Amino acid sequence: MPATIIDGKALAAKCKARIKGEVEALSKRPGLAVIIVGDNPASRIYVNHKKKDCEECGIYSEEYALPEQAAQKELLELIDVLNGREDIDGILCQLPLPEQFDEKAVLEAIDPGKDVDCFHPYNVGKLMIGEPVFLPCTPAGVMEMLDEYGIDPKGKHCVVVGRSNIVGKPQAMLLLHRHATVTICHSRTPDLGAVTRQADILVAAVGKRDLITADMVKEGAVVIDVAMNKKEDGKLCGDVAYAEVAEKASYITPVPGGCGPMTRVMLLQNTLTAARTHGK
Ligand SMILES: Nc1nc(=O)c2c([nH]1)NC[C@@H]1CN(c3ccc(C(=O)N[C@@H](CCC(=O)O)C(=O)O)cc3)C=[N+]21
Repeated sequence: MPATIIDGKALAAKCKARIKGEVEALSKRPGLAVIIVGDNPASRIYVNHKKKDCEECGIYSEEYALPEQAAQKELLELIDVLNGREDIDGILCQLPLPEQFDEKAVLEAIDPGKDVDCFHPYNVGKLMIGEPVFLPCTPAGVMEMLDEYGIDPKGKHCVVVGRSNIVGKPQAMLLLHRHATVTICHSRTPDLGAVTRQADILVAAVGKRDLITADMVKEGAVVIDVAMNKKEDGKLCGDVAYAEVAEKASYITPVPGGCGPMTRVMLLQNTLTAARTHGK
């Protein structure tokens, strides 16, 4: 039987309505600052979406667009100013940064209390020990989708393909905290299919189109596609060969309309959390 499609877009709309209500109940408006350096077109689209999301939920937002040639010092000075501003609760610096930047130093410059991406080592550490302050947006969005569709990771074998600090590693951690048995695979895993076929819940987060084919998926598995690749025609696709895998899976996320919208919702959620911790 073909899989049930997990509608991330619909769930995102529902979450945004809830967040809007919670924002309205605060004593002061939460504020988010988004920094973009250079003009990566994908980053640009994402930033535009964020601006609209914030407007929809009553969150104040500011955008800083630095030129491609900007210096590290300039960016660090901007972050320093934003760290000190009471009207700004969350700071997000769009990645990847142009080559001349030391990404690690930039992420560490953001006040951990305003780190709505959950990329600062302090917040990553808190997550690791099971005391999360902020939730990593993409992995947290995946957990929300699983919950919405009544999919409990407890006792399941979850296989995460990809080990990035942004998705793979924190995703594994969130699943582990929910009592899943977790395997992380990556480009050096020999016979990837042998591992992915064991998955009750398979999360693909690599960035390689058609990496996950039907023969790599167990009948009835839940398949979550986090990746965002561009096809020749400019359309988006994930890591999963969607049509064939949808015939075998029990649940599947589409790209677009799956993990992307939920990632953005979790950013709003983290901004709300930050505002609360700032006494708003
Ligand atoms: N510091 C930082 N934090 C990030 O979270 C971050 C980043 N840098 N750099 C870029 C990536 C990419 N990313 C996306 C999130 C949502 C969609 C999204 O909403 N996608 C829609 C489609 C959007 C469209 O139509 O173009 C969907 O999948 O349905 C896309 C991309 C966050 N990123």
